[in-house]
Amino acid sequence: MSEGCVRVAVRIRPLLPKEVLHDHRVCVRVVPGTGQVMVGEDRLFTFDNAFGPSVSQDEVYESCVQSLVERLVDGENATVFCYGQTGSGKTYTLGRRSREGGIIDHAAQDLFLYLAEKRKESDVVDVTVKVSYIEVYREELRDLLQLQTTHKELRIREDERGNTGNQLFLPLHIF
Ligand SMILES: Nc1ncnc2c1ncn2[C@@H]1O[C@H](COP(=O)(O)OP(=O)(O)OP(=O)(O)O)[C@@H](O)[C@H]1O
Repeated sequence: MSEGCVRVAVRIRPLLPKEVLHDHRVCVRVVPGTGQVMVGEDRLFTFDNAFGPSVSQDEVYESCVQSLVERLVDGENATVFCYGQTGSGKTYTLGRRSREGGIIDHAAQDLFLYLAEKRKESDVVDVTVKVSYIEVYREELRDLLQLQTTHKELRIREDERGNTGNQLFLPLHIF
């Protein structure tokens, strides 16, 4: 993938069994060896990376996210998000819907691995990892670790230093 600040990858999921049953047809294909996808017969779109239906969770993580987690432990910020229409595979790609595990599983594992390496090779002794898990749906926030919190209690604000944070949310300390 190119090293620009914003990189965009597209992932095409396989047809679901019910879609095969209803004789749905694939209308978008990856052009092999490129970051391009072809919609229909002649509409070409270019991305930093294009993944076809047979690409594994590992491959998506290694191509798009792993280097960000590596750089995170050196103090860089990173954001990864999935977008797409309902049913396109966002939850699958991010999370736990597959046996392999998605981006969150891989990133969490690697984060602790890299932190352990960092602690071995430098004089860093104490590290704190904080996790928040928030759903933004139709402009409303939901704290997925504290479901009893109502959206009215949650706000995302930018402070005077440009840091964006969730005002009332208490992160879970896990390390
Ligand atoms: N790469 C993939 N390989 C196999 N199955 C997939 C893949 N991506 C998605 N699926 C399957 O497609 C279905 C829809 O995926 P998913 O629920 O992740 O979509 P979504 O974009 O999160 O939808 P929504 O916005 O409605 O929550 C699920 O049954 C999921 O298991």
